[in-house]
Amino acid sequence: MTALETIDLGKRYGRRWALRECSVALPAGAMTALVGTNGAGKSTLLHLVTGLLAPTTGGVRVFGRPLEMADVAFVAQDKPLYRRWSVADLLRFGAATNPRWDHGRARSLLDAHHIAPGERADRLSGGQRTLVALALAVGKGARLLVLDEPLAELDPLARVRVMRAIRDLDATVLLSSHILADLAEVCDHLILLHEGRVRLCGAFTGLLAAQPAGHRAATLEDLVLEHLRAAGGAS
Ligand SMILES: Nc1ncnc2c1ncn2[C@@H]1O[C@H](COP(=O)(O)OP(=O)(O)OP(=O)(O)O)[C@@H](O)[C@H]1O
Repeated sequence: MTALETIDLGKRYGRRWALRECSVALPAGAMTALVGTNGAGKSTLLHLVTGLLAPTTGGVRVFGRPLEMADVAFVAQDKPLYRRWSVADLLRFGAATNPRWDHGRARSLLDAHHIAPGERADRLSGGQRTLVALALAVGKGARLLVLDEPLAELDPLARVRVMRAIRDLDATVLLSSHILADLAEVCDHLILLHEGRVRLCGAFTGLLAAQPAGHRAATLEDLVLEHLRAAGGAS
């Protein structure tokens, strides 16, 4: 089943297209890495598929129907948690604002990472704050999780912890990041954007196998860098 489909999706600011002619389909259960250079259109795509931005062209379907906010959970780049609230307060807020709230799933993610309900959000480390944001997204009961740079500003240990938590989620995940080596460990699909257009989209295995003879990138990192160099986006 297709979890996320974008059809000719585009967003223009004034005369400039941030994203253009974006048609992609991601299967249910896929872990998709969204990568590209700065300004490539990643956040724009994530905001469009979560309904936070209105498209200039095209549309989005989630699990076969027009986008509904309840089907998608979004963890924004700045993970805005109410800083003075405790983890328990945040979970209560999640329960009160989401009709499909699954307290058990949210709690078990936090328990697995030893984050106590009494902790205050502003006293958590960056990695712990990311895990709380992830727990709130999981608790929402949405089948599609969209994560905007969940690894940004995390130290190497916190990155490993967050990546493991993401890998263990029972959901379809679309996440953006610049840290290619980490993405390869948890993701099985890739969308590569460059200058607002989709340059690659598909399962890693298929993308690696489909390279022309003489262009045998062996890893996700090689594949992405090769395409960006060819497009003039990396030296
Ligand atoms: N509100 C806005 N008004 C005008 N232009 C915008 C706006 N938001 C984004 N853009 C432009 O759209 C393009 C894509 O931006 P976007 O934030 O989606 O890129 P990105 O791939 O997420 O970049 P980064 O990796 O730096 O976060 C950029 O040229 C950006 O300047």
